[in-house]
Amino acid sequence: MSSTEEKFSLQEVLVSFKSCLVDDDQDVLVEHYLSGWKGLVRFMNSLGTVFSFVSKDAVSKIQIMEKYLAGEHGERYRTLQSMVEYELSSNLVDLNKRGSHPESGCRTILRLHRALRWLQLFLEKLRTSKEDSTTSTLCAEAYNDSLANYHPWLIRKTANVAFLVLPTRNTFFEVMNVGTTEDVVDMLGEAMPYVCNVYDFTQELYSQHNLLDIP
Ligand SMILES: CCCCCCCC/C=C\CCCCCCCC(=O)N[C@@H](COP(=O)(O)O)[C@H](O)/C=C/CCCCCCCCCCCCC
Repeated sequence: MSSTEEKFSLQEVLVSFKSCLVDDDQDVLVEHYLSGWKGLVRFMNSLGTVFSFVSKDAVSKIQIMEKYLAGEHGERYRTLQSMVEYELSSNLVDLNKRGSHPESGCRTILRLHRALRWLQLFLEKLRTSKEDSTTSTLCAEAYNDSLANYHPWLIRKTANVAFLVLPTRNTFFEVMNVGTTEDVVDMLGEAMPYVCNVYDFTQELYSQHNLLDIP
């Protein structure tokens, strides 16, 4: 079983996003950030092949970053701050149009960062939802208010069709392997501040360096 095919555990995802914040929430460890994403991909894979176009893209972005981490300059990719400083000072980012660095670390993390905003909105909606809420509606609302703004029409359309086959809220909660609905809601409440802190830190870092629109 590969690392993205193991059973999903919401607890593990929570631990990854919690442990990726370092230096009083002033930096993010790339390895733990990617572990959080790998956990989410496992969850997505458990939902069936209809979401494979989404998980394939997430996996390819995780793999790009893992290559950097394992490469010659791996130490420079240890945290988001050091990655940004290294890539910018070495002119390794295509800032205005795609050129000789189409898969920079800064660009790749930006794509995941935008998806993290979707996750933040979706988890909060799930946490505060009523028993009869439909996950497809919650998911579509979160997507249309965030990630969809960066996607072309065809992807938006495909994503919104895929959301229609999402399982019910109860099934969703069962797959999280946490316990009762109350346990899931509690754990989501505990997880949200960490996901928010990771998102806010990255947003601020990218904003300071004008990296929020990398093509
Ligand atoms: C407690 C857990 C509950 C929720 C678990 C959710 C699990 C989600 C796992 C992964 C999320 C998806 C990550 C998607 C990354 C997308 C990055 C992106 O925007 N890529 C596009 C741009 O990349 P470049 O071309 O510029 O390199 C790329 O074009 C996108 C392709 C795929 C389509 C993405 C659709 C996104 C829909 C997100 C909702 C997923 C629904 C899952 C429902 C649980």
